[in-house]
Amino acid sequence: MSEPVPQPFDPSAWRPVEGFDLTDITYHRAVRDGRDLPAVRIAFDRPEVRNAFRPQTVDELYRALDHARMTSDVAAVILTGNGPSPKDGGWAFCSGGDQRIRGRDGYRYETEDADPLAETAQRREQIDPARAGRLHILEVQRLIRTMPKVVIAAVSGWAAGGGHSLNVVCDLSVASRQHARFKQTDANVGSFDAGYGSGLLARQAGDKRAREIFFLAREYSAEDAERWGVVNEVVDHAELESTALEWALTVAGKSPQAIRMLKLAFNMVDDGLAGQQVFAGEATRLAYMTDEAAEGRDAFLERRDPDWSRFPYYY
Ligand SMILES: CC(C)(COP(=O)(O)OP(=O)(O)OC[C@H]1O[C@@H](n2cnc3c(N)ncnc32)[C@H](O)[C@@H]1OP(=O)(O)O)[C@@H](O)C(=O)NCCC(=O)NCCSC(=O)c1cc(O)c2ccccc2c1O
Repeated sequence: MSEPVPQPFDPSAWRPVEGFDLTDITYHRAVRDGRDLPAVRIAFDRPEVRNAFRPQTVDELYRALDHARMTSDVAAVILTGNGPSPKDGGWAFCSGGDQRIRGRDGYRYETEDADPLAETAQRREQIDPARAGRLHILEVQRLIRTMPKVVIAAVSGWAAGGGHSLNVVCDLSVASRQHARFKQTDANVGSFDAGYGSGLLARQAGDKRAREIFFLAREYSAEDAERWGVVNEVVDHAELESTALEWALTVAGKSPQAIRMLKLAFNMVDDGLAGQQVFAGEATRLAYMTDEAAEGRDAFLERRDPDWSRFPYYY
């Protein structure tokens, strides 16, 4: 008898988040002893196509991430890919945009009655021309980048093309020793992530290595990814998600304010004025919490001059 395939997902550690009608991803909240823990798990759920994303996938991913962003007792998000593929047992984190429904202006929604099992040529016929081509995985990247919570990639298998870039944009990454594989295929298929996917990769792996990864599009292993700074740690497949969850809970043990300010500070240099704006928004929130800022507000509302005498000029 063959060995059972070790599953990194432990269903007893998670409950589905209510209120979502999802087809392309799954969304769970961590639980222990019947109580919610401050971590969520979002997983691509199209293992038969190596977790390639179509517009519907990206819509769902954005909604779940934004929900996690706005859930005040969630400290960290784990992003991963469900598997294995029912077709061949292969594992994937995400293989990027679904090339079968790529139109000339981006990835297209399929028509209402499209056959999900149709061959590629027939599938192209089923693309809905009335709905604009989408490249909105870039909006997901920006959400991951700017949400003031830690996003952890648990790379369960292939990270290719736009999936490679998603790993790059996450704050921390843990990869499966047995199944994680990396390949930046953009240039193979006439695409290019000329934003975070390449720019941040150069930050992480160094400029020459990032050019190699994009220009040669060679497959590299989880160990290579760790050595090159593209992931933080490589672990056995069965321990992938328990490690990611342990990291999430470690983050949750730190000061929420400190984590928030640190993440946005790490981003700021590379993100220019947009990064400064996000950091500055949180700085403003901190300022609003002070008696000094309250004095400014109260003076206005009470139609009097503000009295700043209680507030020293810190240096
Ligand atoms: C990921 C692979 C290297 C895995 O190879 P492997 O040999 O293990 O598996 P198969 O190739 O046999 O795949 C199994 C099965 O899955 C289908 N599939 C895999 N990936 C995709 C995909 N991306 N789209 C559609 N279908 C996919 C494959 O056809 C097989 O189906 P069968 O019916 O034959 O069983 C390898 O699969 C691979 O190289 N995949 C393609 C990776 C890729 O090129 N992705 C797209 C890059 S471009 C991109 O993602 C992208 C998206 C954006 O929205 C952007 C927006 C703005 C800027 C840039 C963007 C961008 O670059």
